[in-house]
Amino acid sequence: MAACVFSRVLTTLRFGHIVQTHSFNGSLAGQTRLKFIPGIVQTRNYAEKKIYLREKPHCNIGTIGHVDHGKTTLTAAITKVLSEKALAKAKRYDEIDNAPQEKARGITINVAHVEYSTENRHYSHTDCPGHADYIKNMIVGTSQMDGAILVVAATDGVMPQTREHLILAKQIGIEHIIIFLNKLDAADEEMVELVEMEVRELLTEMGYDGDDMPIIKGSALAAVDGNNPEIGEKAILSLMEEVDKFIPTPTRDLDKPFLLPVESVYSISGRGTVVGGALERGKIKKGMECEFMGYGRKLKTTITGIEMFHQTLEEAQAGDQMAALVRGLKRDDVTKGMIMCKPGTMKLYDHVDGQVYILRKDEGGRTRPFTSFLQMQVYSKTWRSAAQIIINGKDMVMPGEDASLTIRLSKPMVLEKGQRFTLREGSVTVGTGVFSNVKPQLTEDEKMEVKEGKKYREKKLKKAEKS
Ligand SMILES: Nc1nc2c(ncn2[C@@H]2O[C@H](COP(=O)(O)OP(=O)(O)OP(=O)(O)O)[C@@H](O)[C@H]2O)c(=O)[nH]1
Ligand SMILES: [Mg+2]
Repeated sequence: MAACVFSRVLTTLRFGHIVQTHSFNGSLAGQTRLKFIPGIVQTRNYAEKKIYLREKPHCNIGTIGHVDHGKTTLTAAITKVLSEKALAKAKRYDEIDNAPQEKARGITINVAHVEYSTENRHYSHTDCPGHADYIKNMIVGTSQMDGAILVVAATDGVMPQTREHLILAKQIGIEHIIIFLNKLDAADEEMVELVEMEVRELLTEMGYDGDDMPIIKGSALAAVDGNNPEIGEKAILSLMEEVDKFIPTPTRDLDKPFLLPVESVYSISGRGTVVGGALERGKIKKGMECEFMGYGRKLKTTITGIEMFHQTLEEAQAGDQMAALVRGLKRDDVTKGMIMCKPGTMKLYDHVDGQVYILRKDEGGRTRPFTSFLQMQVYSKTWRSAAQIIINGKDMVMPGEDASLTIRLSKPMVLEKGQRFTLREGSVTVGTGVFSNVKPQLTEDEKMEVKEGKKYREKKLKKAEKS
C-alpha cells in the first residue's frame, strides 16, 4: 500500500523490496538482461537494482490550464508518442489520474509526475489540476517547473483558470511557456484562429512575448487514440521539438549547500521514511547529514539512499525530481513543506515583508478590498501556512493594486528574500508576490496580536490614550 501511494505521487522512486524492474519498453519484472534503450537514461539491472546514469540534461516541465482542456490527456499522449521511439514508458490516462476520486469525477486533483526523454533531454513532467478547488495543488506542482505547457481547448478558448494559472506561473517565476491549442478535432477553423488571437493577447497582457510565443495546435485525444496523425502524433512531436528548443535548460546551483523543499513523505515498511521533491540547489550523496526545518521544528539525520524514477542515483543534482531515504525518522516527523538542507545553512522566520499584487475578481481574486489583521494562507515552494496580514503604509488594499505587507506566520518557516509566494483565502487566490525583507523575531506584543488579532492593538491604543 505504502509503495502504491508512493509511486502515485512520485511516480518514481521505489526504495527497497519492490524490485520490479521496468525498462521503458515495458519489459517485465526480474529480467536481468541489460536492455539499452537509446535516447533515454541508460538503466542497468545490477542485482535487481537499477542505476540512473546521467546521460542528458534534466528539465522539469508540466501541464497547466483550465479544467477539462486536456492536460492529462496531453500528458498521456506525450508518453505514448515518445514510447514509440523508445524514449518513454507509455502512461495511460487512468494511470496518471489514478486516485478513486479522480476516476469518479473525471478530473485531476493531485499533481502527478511522469518521466520521458526526447533525443536531447530527460524530463520530469508534472501534470497539474485545472479545477479551481485544487489551485493549491497546482501552485505546489508549478513551483518545481523550469517551463510549462499551457493547454487551451480550442473549443472553449481562454477561461478563468487559463488566466489564473498564467498569473501564478508568471509569479512563481516560469518565464518559458509553450501553448498547446487542444481539441482541434472538435473546433472549426475560425474558432481556432480566434482562440489563438485571444491567447496571444492574454500572454502579452501577462507580460510574456505574446506575439512570438510558440503555439502548437493539435489533438491530444487523437494522439492517444492513434488516429488523425496530422493533429495527433505529429502535433505532439512538434510540441516536444518546441519544448526542447524554447525552454532552456536552467543553470543549476550545483555548488551551493543542498536544499530540497519536501513535496511528499512516505514510509516504506521495513525501510523507513522517504521524502520526495525537486532538489533546488546543490548535490546530495548517500551518507550525507541533513536537517529538516519548517513549522517551527528542526530535525537532523542522515540520508541513506537516493532514487529518481525507480532508479538508484549515485548523486542527486539540483533540478532532479528525487526521493531520499532518511535514517531513524518516522513518517510523521517530516511534513510536506519542510525543507531538507545541509545542517546549519538555513534559518526559520516567523514574519517577513512581501511586495504583493492583489488579483482582481476577473483574475480569480477577491471582489472587495481588505484591511490589516486578516488571516490568510501563504503558499511558497511546497509549504503553506496560516498568516496574519498587516498592510504597510495604508489602511486598505483594493483588488488590482500593489501593496507592501508584513506577513506573520503561525509557525516559523524557512524562507529567503526574493522567494515568491501566493496569498489565498479559502479557495480564492488573493495575491502573488515576493518576500522583500526577512525580519528578526516577532516582539511579544506582535505575538499577542497574532493570537488575539486587531482587538489586542485596539486595547493597547486605548490604554495608551488614557495614560
Ligand atoms: N475532442 C477532444 N476531446 C479531448 C481532447 N483532449 C482531451 N479531450 C477530452 O477532454 C476531457 C478532459 O480531458 P482531461 O485530459 O481530463 O483534461 P484536464 O485538463 O486534465 O482536466 P483537469 O485535470 O481536471 O483540469 C476528456 O473527456 C478528454 O477525453 C481532444 O484533443 N479532443
Ligand atoms: Mg487532468
